[in-house]
Amino acid sequence: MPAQVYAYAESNDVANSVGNYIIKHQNAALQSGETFKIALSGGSLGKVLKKALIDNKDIAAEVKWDKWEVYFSDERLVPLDHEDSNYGLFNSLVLKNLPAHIVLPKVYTIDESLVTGKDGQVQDVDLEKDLEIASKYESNLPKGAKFDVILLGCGPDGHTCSLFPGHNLLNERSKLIAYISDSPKPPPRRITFTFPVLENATTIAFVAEGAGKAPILKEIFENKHTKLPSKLVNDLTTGVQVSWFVDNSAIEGVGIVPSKY
Ligand SMILES: O=C1O[C@H](COP(=O)(O)O)[C@@H](O)[C@H](O)[C@H]1O
Repeated sequence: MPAQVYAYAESNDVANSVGNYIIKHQNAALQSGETFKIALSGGSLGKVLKKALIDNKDIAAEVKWDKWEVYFSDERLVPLDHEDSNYGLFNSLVLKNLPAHIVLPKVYTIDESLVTGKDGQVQDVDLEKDLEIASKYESNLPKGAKFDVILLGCGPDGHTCSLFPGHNLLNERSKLIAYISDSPKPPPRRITFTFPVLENATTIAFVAEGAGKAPILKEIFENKHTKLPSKLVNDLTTGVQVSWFVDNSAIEGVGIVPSKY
């Protein structure tokens, strides 16, 4: 199933389109099951989620938060209120902005009590604990590690989740959640979904905005031999439907024909 690319001139339109995509898949999931299982990423996605799920009142009214189970496709090994925490980002931009009457979703975070060291740095930390954090997070994954939606970012180096170009975690097949202590992007200590989880999702959507993303999107969409992590996800052949939500500047000069969602 080839990936679909949806492109817009304005950042708000990208966010609204992501919001409509989420609602469509939420409703589909709730027709056949009790909960909507979504995995989020960090970085620039946080602001997109705020625009889509909080600021757009039409979309906000359709979110069935009490039925959501929220996970993170990757997480930095820092306290949950640390500025580098992907949960912390979602909490401050989205959860804290929900009206008081809303029943909050079930959010699966790392076990903060196991986090050692300061700021996710590698010095003087207990890497055994990082393994424990990853294993514990894995034990909380939904049955069959099956997600309705996984929302991903694509770093300027082509990384996604905390799966970095050339890293041996790209070949991890036995663990569903792995820890990494040498992330080239700070902080170095993180946990991440591995490919078996991504391959098993119903749908995956990348969100990428800004001219800074154009060179890597060119590589992903024009170089069929590249082994960049985002390209490997883009090309999954396991039946997962992959979409991209981008602004026009992110695909400037990239040889693709985008659609409107
Ligand atoms: O480090 C990370 O980076 C990626 C990409 O972030 P972006 O700001 O370039 O969109 C993000 O998806 C991931 O969750 C995060 O930990």
